[in-house]
Amino acid sequence: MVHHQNKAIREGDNPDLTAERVTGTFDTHSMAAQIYNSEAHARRRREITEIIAKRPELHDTKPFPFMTREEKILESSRKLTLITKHMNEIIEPNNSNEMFHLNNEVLGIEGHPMALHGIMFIPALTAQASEEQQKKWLTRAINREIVGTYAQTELGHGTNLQNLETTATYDVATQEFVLHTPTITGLKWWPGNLGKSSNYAVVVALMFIKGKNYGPHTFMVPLRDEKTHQPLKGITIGDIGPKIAYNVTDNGFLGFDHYRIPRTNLLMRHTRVEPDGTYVKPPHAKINYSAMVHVRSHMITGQAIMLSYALTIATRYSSVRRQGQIDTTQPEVKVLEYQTQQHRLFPYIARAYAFVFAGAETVKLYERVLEEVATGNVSLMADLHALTSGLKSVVSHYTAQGIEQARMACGGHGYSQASYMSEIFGVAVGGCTYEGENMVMLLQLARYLVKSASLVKTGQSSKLGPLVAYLGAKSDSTSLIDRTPTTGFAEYVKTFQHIARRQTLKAADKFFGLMEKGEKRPIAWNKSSVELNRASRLHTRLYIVEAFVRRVEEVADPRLKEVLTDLLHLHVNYELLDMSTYALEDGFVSSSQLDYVRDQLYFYLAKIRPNAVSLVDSWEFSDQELRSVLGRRDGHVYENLFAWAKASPLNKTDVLPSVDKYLKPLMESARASKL
Ligand SMILES: CC/C=C\C/C=C\C/C=C\C/C=C\CCCCC(=O)SCCNC(=O)CCNC(=O)[C@H](O)C(C)(C)COP(=O)(O)OP(=O)(O)OC[C@H]1O[C@@H](n2cnc3c(N)ncnc32)[C@H](O)[C@@H]1OP(=O)(O)O
Ligand SMILES: Cc1cc2nc3c(=O)[nH]c(=O)nc-3n(C[C@H](O)[C@H](O)[C@H](O)COP(=O)(O)OP(=O)(O)OC[C@H]3O[C@@H](n4cnc5c(N)ncnc54)[C@H](O)[C@@H]3O)c2cc1C
Repeated sequence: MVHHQNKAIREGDNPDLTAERVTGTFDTHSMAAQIYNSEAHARRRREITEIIAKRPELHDTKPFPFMTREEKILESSRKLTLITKHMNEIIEPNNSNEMFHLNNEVLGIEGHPMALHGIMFIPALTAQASEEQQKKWLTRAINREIVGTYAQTELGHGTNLQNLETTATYDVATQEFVLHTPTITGLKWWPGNLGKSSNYAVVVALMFIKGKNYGPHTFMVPLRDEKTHQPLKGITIGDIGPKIAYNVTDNGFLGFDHYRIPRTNLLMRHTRVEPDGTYVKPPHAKINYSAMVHVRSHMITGQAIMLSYALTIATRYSSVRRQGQIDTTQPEVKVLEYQTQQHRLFPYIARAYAFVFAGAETVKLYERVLEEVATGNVSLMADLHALTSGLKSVVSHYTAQGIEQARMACGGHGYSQASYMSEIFGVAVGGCTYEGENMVMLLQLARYLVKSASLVKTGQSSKLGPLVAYLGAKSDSTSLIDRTPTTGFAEYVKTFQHIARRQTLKAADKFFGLMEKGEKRPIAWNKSSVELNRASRLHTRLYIVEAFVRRVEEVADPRLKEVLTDLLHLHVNYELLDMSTYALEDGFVSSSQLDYVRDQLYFYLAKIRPNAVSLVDSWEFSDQELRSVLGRRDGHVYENLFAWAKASPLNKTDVLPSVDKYLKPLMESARASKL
């Protein structure tokens, strides 16, 4: 048996796809170790996939698109129960990476009844509950004796937490907090799994003590009777209805009618209210926002994975889809031969790699900050907040764009739910909104950038943190791209730094200038906000490039290094062209240099072409995880599309009741009236 570098090759596969895999120049298992940050983790992913493949009870009973929402929820609850029961046979206990993979394989991306339980409820209790509170609730939550969610957003307010309407008013006499929803707009609205599944929630409410508003605080709140699952007295609760996607998750509404909880249900790791109502403030005003930072930190990788789902589907399909000729004397070509198709897909393949590398760095920083905050050191919270705010916005934006490009790259079949593209898009694009609407989060990063710009302007560049140190550096007079013999990326990085620095300082100038002219700070901020957000995007895109460079520098295996270097070349040239307005406007990059950048882009599209399928195969998504007929590993697309169509519920009978009831009588009466 021949050992190929691409480990996805199997006998009997579509030969067009096998031919692509044979040309791969690197070992896909080794690349998976880069993507998943260690050989051990990549291997465990494969082992988990194999265990699941052998357990049919963990497979979908029919394709998700053929199920109603109720059926999907039932099916995902069935599988959730099974994986809870057999968890220790499949994954290492408490390994969140393995749990993430297990969920993606078995339950899929549309959510499940305990999605928010793992993503926010447990992280909120871990970071914000005191040790005593953790003994009471966290162990039960981890054991899944109780199911919880994170209820913050309201019908009338999501972004602006200071103006939430839900109040928690301290009653000194009974040592209780009284939770109340004063209006319809104060109903909690959106929290995942709040509607039907959860019996507890970490609720965010404005805390009032003796008439004083202490702002948003987090409370552990029982919602439903633990035995009957009926809503408790004083609680109004339900599902908010179908959404663009993510419909297995019961996003819900929640109202409180003077609902009492003990004082000790305020999460008290960092903040306390004494029995007499004395407030003990936390070491950082935003420490209670930790569950949001948790998701923002992890969702970068989650988004990269969803982008890669779509790219795997589109790249594999483009290798088996033949349409048209390039040389009219030759047979029809694989659509992947078209430069336009390559240009549509390959830069996003590069972005997906860039995002997953940036995501790994973000999680590392998050874990460090989590440890430090637990010991009272809050010094890195602002940096982490700025970084994750920018990354969640930029990455979710390009992920949604990339998935849509991948869908269109599949032509008509991309529009069929057999591709699964619409669900992948729908779930991923939610990331532009949840955990802070993208524009709003870019503006959070902009606050940090403006402060940094003001240090530069006042000669205090030495005080700049490592993420923004480049703002204090001097630019060369022009970019040296194409003017130096070096094949490295230093000139590109310097060019991205120049662009981000110039835009940041310019936007900050605009803001400070407006204030100097007498505008009040918030008005000046609003009038500068488009320019400020441009700076945030450029700063974040620079960070992503740098994270990519750092990773490529670390890689030892020469075959991996070569292909990752090719991808990085593609990435920097594509990014620079995409932001060429900024590069050209002060003459830092000339139009002839941009021509060079364009040539480089086309060169690397062609160079990557033989590795394209191997680059997407390296993510090692199983067919069960991808849930896409077009993206099948074996490339047998057409016969399976036909089988899929035949399985459509509409094909159960030859004549639909709607035809019997309406169309037949309509046609009959039309015929009769002609007589
Ligand atoms: C292992 C697997 C894990 C994850 C799975 C991966 C992928 C996920 C997959 C699927 C996800 C499924 C479901 C998604 C669930 C989504 C859940 C939610 O959406 S929960 C609700 C989220 N809501 C928001 O994000 C609201 C956005 N708004 C805010 O965050 C805040 O309102 C604000 C905009 C930050 C403003 O806050 P506030 O009004 O309090 O701020 P001020 O103006 O008073 O002060 C600003 C000041 O504070 C600093 N700051 C703000 N936040 C933080 C922070 N977190 N840390 C540190 N500092 C913070 C800010 O920088 C300003 O500082 P200044 O400039 O003044 O120095
Ligand atoms: C799939 C999904 C899952 C969710 N899960 C949860 C959950 O589990 N728990 C939970 O509590 N919430 C959840 N949410 C809610 C989510 O966090 C909020 O919808 C999100 O934070 C945006 O807030 P908003 O809806 O109030 O948008 P808005 O703030 O009303 O945004 C509307 C528009 O106004 C703009 N805007 C608002 N404020 C400003 C500003 N200061 N400056 C400039 N522009 C501004 C925005 O950019 C946007 O264009 C979920 C939402 C979705 C879609």
